[in-house]
Amino acid sequence: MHILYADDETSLQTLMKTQLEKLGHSVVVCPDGETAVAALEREPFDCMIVDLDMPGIKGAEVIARARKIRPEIEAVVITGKPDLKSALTAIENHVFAFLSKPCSFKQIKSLLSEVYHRLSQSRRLAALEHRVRQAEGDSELVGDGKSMLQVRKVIEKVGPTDSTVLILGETGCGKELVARAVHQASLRADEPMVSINCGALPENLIESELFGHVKGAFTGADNARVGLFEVADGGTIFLDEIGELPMTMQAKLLRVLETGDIRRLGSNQSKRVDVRVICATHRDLEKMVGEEQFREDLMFRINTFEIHVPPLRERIDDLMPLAVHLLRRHRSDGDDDALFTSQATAELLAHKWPGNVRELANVVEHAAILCDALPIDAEHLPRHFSRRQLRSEIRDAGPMTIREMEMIAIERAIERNAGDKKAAAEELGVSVKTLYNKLNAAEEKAA
Ligand SMILES: Nc1ncnc2c1ncn2[C@@H]1O[C@H](COP(=O)(O)OP(=O)(O)OP(=O)(O)O)[C@@H](O)[C@H]1O
Repeated sequence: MHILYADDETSLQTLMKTQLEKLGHSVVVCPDGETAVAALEREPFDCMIVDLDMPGIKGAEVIARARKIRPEIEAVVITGKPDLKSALTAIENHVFAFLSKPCSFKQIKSLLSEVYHRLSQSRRLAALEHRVRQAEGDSELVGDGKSMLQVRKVIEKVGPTDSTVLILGETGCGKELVARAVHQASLRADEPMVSINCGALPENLIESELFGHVKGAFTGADNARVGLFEVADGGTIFLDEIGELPMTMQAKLLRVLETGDIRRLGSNQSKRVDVRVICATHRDLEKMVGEEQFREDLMFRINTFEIHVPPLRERIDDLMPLAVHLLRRHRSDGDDDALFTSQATAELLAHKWPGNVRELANVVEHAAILCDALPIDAEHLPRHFSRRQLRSEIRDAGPMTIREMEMIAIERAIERNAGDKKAAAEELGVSVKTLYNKLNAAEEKAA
């Protein structure tokens, strides 16, 4: 590590420098507060060891200034006159440890290895946060059209409360992004927001995913596992596709929401958690309640506030700003107001966007790859992307059976929805089962 050692005792200065260097550290020795502050301004250090009682700027002040100049530095106080006041100042300045002179070199050595451990943990955490940010993409909510302004207003109002929020809207219209905006507008913004797609996990796994399990809770549970409610403690949990949650889990979730207590699978002890819940669905929960597929009491528990995210076709004002924003994920060249030709703009505006912003993101990515020099023109848009193009594709293909036409429409819908068969079925107005039946029949015919 690179260490700053600030102490006015000359004998200690030489001793510490030689001993710390023997351990493989590089050391800058400062005989007073002024030189210590100057060194902090000049170069980055991993750790500082500071004597409190020095001429000129005192040790406590050096640490306080270090917090501003290099907030990431770990500070260790070393003092010949330990007293309550200096101990309290040290705590206020988040000092890593407080040593009283004389202290053994063994003590310093083990303390420095703890500092090193803490530093590598925070670096690992920073790297992980960076990867998460990259995986999640940017979370800027684009769109200043009338309906998005309405959504923003609700976010502003409901964000800072601890109320449960239900976000409703079609697939791909930005529900998760709205959930993030609610979390960001809350007092929990610095705490984690964890997301889970309730439709993506089999029934037997979802309970352990949400609430965790103890070792041996079920076959294969070789280790205990922390559930997402515990991970989100102090923050927010986002339950996406809440309409897909199996009935048995709905009852368990309701109990957690009402009591604030969770119990790991296989444990008989419960634990209190402080988690804000945001849910989202593209399904009509009231209809599901009528069909006894969703618990009415759970619906009333989660819909304290509803945010309706309108489909893209109903906020066409936002389309081009969104297209520009999404293109900027892939391209940094070109001028923001000349990224699309008028022909491409007309094509984009004429489309109905059944896959909403996700579909637009895919179309823009496709165009960004095909287009060598901006602006994007109509020829760079995917061939299948508009129904008009689908019609011309069928017309130009020559004679074909109705079943073949149907297959083209199905394939294009699946492409448009980035492989999401459920969304494709919805867009085509058929059940997922029918869609699979048709795909299987076509496969059998081709075999
Ligand atoms: N208003 C917006 N501003 C910027 N990007 C957006 C906006 N709305 C959606 N997106 C982008 O569109 C994609 C889909 O958004 P998101 O995942 O939030 O939709 P969703 O409604 O949660 O989808 P699903 O119903 O499939 O869970 C993401 O890449 C997201 O970043």
